[in-house]
Amino acid sequence: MSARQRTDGRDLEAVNRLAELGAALASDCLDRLGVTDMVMDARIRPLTPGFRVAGYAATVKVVAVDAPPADFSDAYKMEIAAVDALQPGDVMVVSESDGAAFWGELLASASRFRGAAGVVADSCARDANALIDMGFPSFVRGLDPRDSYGRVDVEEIAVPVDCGGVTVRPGDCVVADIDGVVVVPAERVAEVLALAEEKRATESTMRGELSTGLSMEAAFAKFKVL
Ligand SMILES: O=C([O-])CC(=O)C(=O)O
Ligand SMILES: [Mg+2]
Repeated sequence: MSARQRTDGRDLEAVNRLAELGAALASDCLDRLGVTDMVMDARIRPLTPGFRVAGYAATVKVVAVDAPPADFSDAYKMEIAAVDALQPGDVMVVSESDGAAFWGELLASASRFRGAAGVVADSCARDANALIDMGFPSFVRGLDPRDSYGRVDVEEIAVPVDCGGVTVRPGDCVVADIDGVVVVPAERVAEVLALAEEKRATESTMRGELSTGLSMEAAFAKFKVL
């Protein structure tokens, strides 16, 4: 991560802890808080199984277009602005689009330099091998070799967006790994962290006892988690 600081003072430690916990624990703890509608549709997948990320949502609303901008100096204008606005610990969250790649390795290179942690897009990527080789956690709905130019454009940034069936607000926390993508509402992050770290410790003790022969029935009765 670059040495730049966030301008909004948001806590990078919180998202680093969420990244360690992962999507399943985050989802379980939202369930316990009665928040059951913050897991994205399973169509959004990591480009490689080892990708995992957590960060503050930097939201991007995209729209289908049927022609490039009239003036080439406007090409990719908002997409470029969205990348250049990224801050350390951000995860770009992109709304739904089809028929072109919204994401690629040049955008990821610029995003990484700015300290962004990854991207979650209900849109396609291209340059998949390069994105995997550079290890930039990219969670997308598919791959498509077509350029976004003249097909998909950024309409607005830093507004609530629908991504994978979840409404994501700027600054909500996104936790993504091979199990899926979970959005932790900004105001629930502290509670989710406390619950999830407690559950992780319980699971760890339970795992040890299961691996030395405690039955599942006895383990569930004792630890009351699954
Ligand atoms: O052209 C695009 O929109 C994405 C792309 O290939 C890149 O970032 O390398
Ligand atoms: Mg490219």
